[in-house]
Amino acid sequence: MNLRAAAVRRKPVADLITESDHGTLKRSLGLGQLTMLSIGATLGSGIFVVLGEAVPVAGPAVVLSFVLAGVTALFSALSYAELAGMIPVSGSSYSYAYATLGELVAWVCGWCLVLEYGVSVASVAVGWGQYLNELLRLTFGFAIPDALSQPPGSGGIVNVPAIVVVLLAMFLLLSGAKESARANAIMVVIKVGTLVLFCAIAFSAVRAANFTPFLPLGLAGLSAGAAKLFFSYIGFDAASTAGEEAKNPQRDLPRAILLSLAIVTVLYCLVAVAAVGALPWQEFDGQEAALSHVLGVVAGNPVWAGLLAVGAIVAISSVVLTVLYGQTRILFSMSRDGLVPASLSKVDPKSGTPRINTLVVSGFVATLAAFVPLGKLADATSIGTLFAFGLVNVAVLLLRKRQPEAPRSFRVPFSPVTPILGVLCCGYMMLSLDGATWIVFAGWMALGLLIYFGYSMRRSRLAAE
Ligand SMILES: NC(=[NH2+])NCCC[C@H](N)C(=O)O
Repeated sequence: MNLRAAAVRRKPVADLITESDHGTLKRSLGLGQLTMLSIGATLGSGIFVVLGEAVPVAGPAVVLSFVLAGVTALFSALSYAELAGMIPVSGSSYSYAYATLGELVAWVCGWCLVLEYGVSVASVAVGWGQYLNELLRLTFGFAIPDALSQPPGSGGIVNVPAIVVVLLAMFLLLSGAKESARANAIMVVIKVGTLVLFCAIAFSAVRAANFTPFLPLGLAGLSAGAAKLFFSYIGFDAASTAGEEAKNPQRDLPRAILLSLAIVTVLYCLVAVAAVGALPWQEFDGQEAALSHVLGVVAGNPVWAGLLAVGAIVAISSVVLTVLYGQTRILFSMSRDGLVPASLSKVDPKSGTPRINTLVVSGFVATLAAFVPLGKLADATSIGTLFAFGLVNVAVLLLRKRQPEAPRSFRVPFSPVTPILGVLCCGYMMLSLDGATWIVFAGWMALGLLIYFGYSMRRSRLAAE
């Protein structure tokens, strides 16, 4: 087999669109639900948990770290919006890369998406367990013992809460995309409400003194904080995994992606100002559940902290649900292309969902969350995601060149400047992540290439043609 030819073969945009038009998934999602899907996948452990890790790195300037990370996300979001409107399939950036950069890069992109979705959802499920314990401690004065709430290596045997939340999401997904979207919408309303409540309480305790010195650790701290916080923006792209289930994908996908990012950015910045304004930044060190800690101190009444913990649990549940959803749909697309086994794109006629796929993905994620210590995982997720986002920006540039006339329901303004800035920002953020993260990433990529050359390349549907 000609390795080079395999690696660079591309799937024509027209084929992707035809496939989407004659897809087997049910079209049931409107703009509201798509926006909720993206907010659902974005707003979660980042703001509730990772904020606590970023404040010690950036100081009060964490507010600007949020802005910087948000701008990076925005460049890529614009590119996602253009491509999602143009190629409304379920494979997200994997499919965009297949149409522009060839099969090998598409595979690499898909493999990064497994980090962004499959692996990250496992770490998110672990965060869910931490908040559950916080809540139990606050309300009943006890917590699930480490043996049953931590993986081996972190002082436990199995992480039961993580398994529970993944299984709950699995059952919802099996019942249908519409049902899942409905449940998600309710959870999104609760989580946005929770953050608004947090702001209302914390703002009353804001002291100007807490903002000085604003940059205790310098600009390096600010950008390291942004790289950490980038994790909290990941997920605005989730709507692009619903291309084949959207009622009007060309119109609604770009809107959902941009709208969700706007809402999330505003909320994050408000929460960050409120949090570091209410409490001296040094006090965030070592706080696993930063926001409830803030409320606990500020309001002095454990009820608020308890409410926040409930909000966080709901918030993170919706991340688990929507990100798990995204992973199944990306694999669905890869399976239809032959790069992963065909059973993953079989659709159950009754529920209109990929059943086997959902079971396999949930099983994998639950096992990972239950038995693997996922400490370093947020950063590893970010690096893989940044890589995929970078590729999306490149794909926009290439398609503008190769198919300038093709219909686009949304166009990135100021192209090529904006997508180029997008690539640069993603690269810069990747470089801000530490060496250990790069090693994990390199190992992950090596494994991906092994699978591609050992399996996927030969099974590819394009190989048969
Ligand atoms: N593909 C994803 N949406 N991954 C999970 C992202 C995590 C989300 N941004 C959070 O802060 O919890």
